[in-house]
Amino acid sequence: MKVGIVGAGAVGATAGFAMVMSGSASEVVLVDMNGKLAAAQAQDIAHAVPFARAAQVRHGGYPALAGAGVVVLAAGVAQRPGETRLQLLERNAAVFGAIIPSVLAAAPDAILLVATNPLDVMTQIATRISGLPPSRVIGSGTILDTARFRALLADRLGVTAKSVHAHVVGEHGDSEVLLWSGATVAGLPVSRGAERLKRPLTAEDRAAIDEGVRRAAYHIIDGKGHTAFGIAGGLSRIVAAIAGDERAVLTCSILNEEVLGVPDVALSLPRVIGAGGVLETVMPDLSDEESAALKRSAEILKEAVTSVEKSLP
Ligand SMILES: NC(=O)C1=CN([C@@H]2O[C@H](COP(=O)(O)OP(=O)(O)OC[C@H]3O[C@@H](n4cnc5c(N)ncnc54)[C@H](O)[C@@H]3O)[C@@H](O)[C@H]2O)C=CC1
Ligand SMILES: CC(=O)C(=O)O
Repeated sequence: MKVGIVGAGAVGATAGFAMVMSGSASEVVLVDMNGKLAAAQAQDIAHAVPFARAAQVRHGGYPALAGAGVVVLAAGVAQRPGETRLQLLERNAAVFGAIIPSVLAAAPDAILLVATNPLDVMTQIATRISGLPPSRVIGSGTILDTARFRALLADRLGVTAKSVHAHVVGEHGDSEVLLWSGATVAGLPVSRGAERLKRPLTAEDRAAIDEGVRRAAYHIIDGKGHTAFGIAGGLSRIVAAIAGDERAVLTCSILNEEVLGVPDVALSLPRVIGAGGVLETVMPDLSDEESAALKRSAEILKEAVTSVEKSLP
């Protein structure tokens, strides 16, 4: 499948690299307002192709996106150390107002895959600007937070992350909700599995994992200025699910008609992803505490989107 990527910075270029190395895309086109950067990133990624599956990698203007099955939106500004994702909102909403009409003019049948922060609000804005059905405007959402949750739990339990099933839902950001109540390992609820593995989970372990997931981006940005590898893996995974019509269950963000009484809000829940984009949403069972936290997350996002809606085209 041909994949366009608008925004050839750290996230966009690393996502292109991940797609080439994993074989999830057969053609990658990078577009950026900084044409010299897009050209250099495309050239650099192309030099990895001999070590991977056959793929075309190039850069271009918006017309070069024609025929793309997915266009990743990774353009905009990123957080500076200490800044929250929601603080980027107005600047990145203006960027989406400029780029989405050009993307759709070139690739009207593409699924839009949003990476730009604040992720959920940008997904909602992209849905509104594009006029596409929510199933075709997918935010990477908490696919990254879910991966971080699984990785940290797996490390604590002494098993591989692929053997841990656990989800993060809600905002891709500070109010996200780690679903401890549904987490499993070896088919057992995680607490019981941890005991059988002789690595019982204490309240301190849970708190450290929660902080490790929720604050991961802040710690990484503090150390290296940006995050890119984790999200690139997540974007490549979503592209593979679409390209292969996999019906994979991934935690992604789309505009929901209603979440726990909050209307018209984009946030992440487990979604079935295939060729048409989001095919189904699977509402998880939630403890009372998780349900209250998810409602709060929805309210925070609704407030943020309402604050910027007036300035949208
Ligand atoms: N969804 C997620 O889990 C993650 C999201 N992000 C977000 O991804 C976005 C990109 O981050 P980075 O790649 O680190 O930033 P970056 O600054 O390295 O790259 C952004 C690129 O967008 C381009 N750009 C800006 N305005 C444009 C326009 N109007 N048209 C075309 N290109 C334009 C810039 O020239 C730049 O090359 C940020 O909003 C960041 O917060 C970052 C990490 C994880
Ligand atoms: C920057 C960001 O959104 C992340 O790494 O989670």
